[in-house]
Amino acid sequence: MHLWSQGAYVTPTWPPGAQSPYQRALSSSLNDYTLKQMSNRTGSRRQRTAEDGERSLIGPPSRRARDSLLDQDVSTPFFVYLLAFFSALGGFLFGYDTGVVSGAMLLLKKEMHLSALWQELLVSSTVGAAALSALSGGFLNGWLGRRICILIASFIFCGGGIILSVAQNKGVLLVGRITVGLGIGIASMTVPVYIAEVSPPHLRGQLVTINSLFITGGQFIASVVDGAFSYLSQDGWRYMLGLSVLPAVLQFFGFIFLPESPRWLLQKGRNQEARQVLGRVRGNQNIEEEYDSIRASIEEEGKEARSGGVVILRILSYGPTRRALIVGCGLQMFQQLSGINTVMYYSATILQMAGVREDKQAIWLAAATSATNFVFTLVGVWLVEKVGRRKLTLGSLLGTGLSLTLLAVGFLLSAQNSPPVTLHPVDSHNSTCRLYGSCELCMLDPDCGFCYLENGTSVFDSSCIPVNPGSTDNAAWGRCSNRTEESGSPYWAYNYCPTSYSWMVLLGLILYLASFAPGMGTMPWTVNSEIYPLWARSTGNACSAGVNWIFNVLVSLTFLHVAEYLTYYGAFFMYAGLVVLGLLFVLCCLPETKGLQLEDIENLFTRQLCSCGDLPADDSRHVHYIRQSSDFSPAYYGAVESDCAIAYITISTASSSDNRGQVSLNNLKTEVIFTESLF
Ligand SMILES: O[C@H]1[C@H](O)[C@@H](O)[C@H](O)[C@@H](O)[C@H]1O
Repeated sequence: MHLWSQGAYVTPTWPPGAQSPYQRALSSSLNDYTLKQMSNRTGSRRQRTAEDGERSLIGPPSRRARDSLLDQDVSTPFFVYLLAFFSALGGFLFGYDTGVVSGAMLLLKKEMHLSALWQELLVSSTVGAAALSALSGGFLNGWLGRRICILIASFIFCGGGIILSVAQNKGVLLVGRITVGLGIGIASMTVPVYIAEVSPPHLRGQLVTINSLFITGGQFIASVVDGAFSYLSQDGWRYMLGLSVLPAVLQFFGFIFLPESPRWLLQKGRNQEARQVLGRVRGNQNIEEEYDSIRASIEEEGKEARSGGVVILRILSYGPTRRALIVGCGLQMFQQLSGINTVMYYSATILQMAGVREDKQAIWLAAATSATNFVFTLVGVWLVEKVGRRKLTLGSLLGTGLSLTLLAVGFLLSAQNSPPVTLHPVDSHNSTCRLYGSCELCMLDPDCGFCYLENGTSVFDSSCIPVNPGSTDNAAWGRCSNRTEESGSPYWAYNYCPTSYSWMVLLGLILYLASFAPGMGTMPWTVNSEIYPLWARSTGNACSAGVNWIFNVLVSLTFLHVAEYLTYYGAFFMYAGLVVLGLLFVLCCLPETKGLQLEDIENLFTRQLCSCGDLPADDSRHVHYIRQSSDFSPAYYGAVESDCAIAYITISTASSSDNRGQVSLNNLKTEVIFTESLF
C-alpha cells in the first residue's frame, strides 16, 4: 500500500543552505495538515501511553521539533552567551572551592597544628554540606526560581570565602568550609538547569557543558593559586581560600541584572515576563511558536494530573520521570565511581613515583594534572553537539576503563618489583613498621614511610620507619628525620615507592584524564539538565546532584581503606570494574537528547527502562507511529528509534500481513517493523 513518499527526518544536520527533507516536507504537503490537530492527538496518545505504563508511542514532528530544526539557521544572540558565562561562574566556584583545599591544607596543618581527623573534616565537610544543600535546593529552585537560587548561592560563596580568610581557629574554618559547601550544592544543581532553559536546542549541550568547563577551570586556577601562595608559609592559605570571593561578587552583581528562566516564569503564570525574556534570549527570531509550545506543554502537564502532592513521589510514580531519574542518578553515581577525585587527589603521589621528589615541584605538576582535565573538558564542549551525548559518554567510559586498567597494571608491576627493606635499625617504640620486608607493604601502612638511598635507578640501604606525626614530609627519627638537599642524603617516600614502572602509571594518568574529562566529566551534568519535564526538573536535578556529592564523599573517604585492603592496583582494578558496569548502564539506558527541544525529551523515556540498543536480532528497526489523517488525504507519521535516538519519519509503504514496511530517512528508504498494526 503506498501512502506517501516524502522523507522527514529531524535529527541530522544539513549542509549550509540545503533544505532538509523535513523542511521540504514542511513547505509542501505537510502544510495541509493542521498542526494543532496533530498535537492534540499526540497529547491524548501520550496520556494513554502513560496510563498503560510501559508502552511506548512517540509523537510526530511537532512545531517544536520543526522549530528546533529551523533554529539552526538563525544566529544566537550574544545575550545567551552572557547568561551562560555569568551562570557558569557558579561552576567555577564549585571547582575552585573543591580544588583549592589540598594546597591550603599543606600550610594550614602546619600553622594550626591540625590532626589527621581535622584535616579530613575540613575537606569532607564541604562535600557533605554540598550533598545536603543540593538535595534541598530542588525545593528552593521550584519555589524561588533559578535566578534567586543563583543569587543565594553567590551570596553564600561570598560569606564562606570571607569567613575562611579571616578564620582565627579551626572551628571557624570548619564553619567557613560548611558554608562554602552549601553554596556549591545549590550552584551545582541550579546552574545547568538555568542554562538549559535559556539556550536554543541546537546549542544547549554546548552551553550547559561550558558549566563543566568552568568547574575544571576553577580546579585548575585553584591549583595555580595553591602553587603561587605555597611560597608564603605565613597566612598563604588565607589568600588561597579567600580569593573565591572575587568571582562570587562578580556573579552576584551580574545576576542582579540578569533575567529569570522563561520556562520557570511561565510555570508560575508570569506570562508577560516570560515572553519578554524569551524575546531577549532569542534575539530577532520569532518566539511565538516556542512560547506557545512551552505553555502548551505546561498546560498538558497540568491536565495530566501531575500537579499537586510531593514532587518526588509524583516523579517516582510516573513511568517516564521515574526512568529519567534512574538514568540521571545512575550517570552521576558512575561519574564518581570512576574514581575521578581519587585520581586527581592521588596525582601528586603518582608524580612522586615518577621521580618528582620535591614538594613544590609536585604542587606545580598537580596543576598540570588539573590543566589536562580542563583542556580535555574543552574537547567535550566541542564534541557534544557533533557526536551527541550518548556516543560521547560511551567513548569516554571505554577510554576511562582502559586507562584505569593501565594504571592498575602499572601499580601491580611496581608492587611486584617493589624494593626490599635491607636495613632494620633498632626501633625503641616497637612500631609495626619494623615488620615489613618490602617498600610496598611499608607504604600501605599509613604510620610508616620508606627511607632509602638511590644510585641511578637502583635502591639500596633502605628501611621502613615510623612517620613524623607532625608532618608526613619526614620520618619520626633516624636519617630520614632531618634530611638535607645535599647529595648523599637519603630519600623519604611516604605513600609511594620508587619504581621503574612509573612511566606506565604516568601514561595511565594522562590517558585517564583525556578520556574521562570530555564525556564522563561533563555529560552527567548536561544530560540531567535536559531529561526531566519542567514540573520535575528542579527535584530531578536536586536528587541527581545529591547522588553525585554523596558518592563523591564515599569514594574519597574510602579510598585509603580500600587501598589498604586491596592495595593500590586492586583499588584501580576495582574502579575499572565499576566503569565496565557504568558502560553497560549507559549502553542500555541512556537515550540521545541532542537537538531535541526540552519539551520533547520526556518522550524518550516512554519505553521500558534500559531498552536502548535492544534491537531485534534481524537488525530491523522498530517504529512507533501515530496515524494522522486530514480531510484531504491520509498520512502516516512515525518516529523511528535506533541506537536510542529518535528520528521522525514518514512512512512510505507498509504491509498488513507482517507489519513490515519502508520509511524514508534522510531520503534513503529503510526497512522497518511497525510495533503496532497500521491497519
Ligand atoms: O564534573 C566534575 C569534574 O569532572 C570534576 O573534575 C570533578 O572533580 C567533579 O567531581 C565532577 O563532578
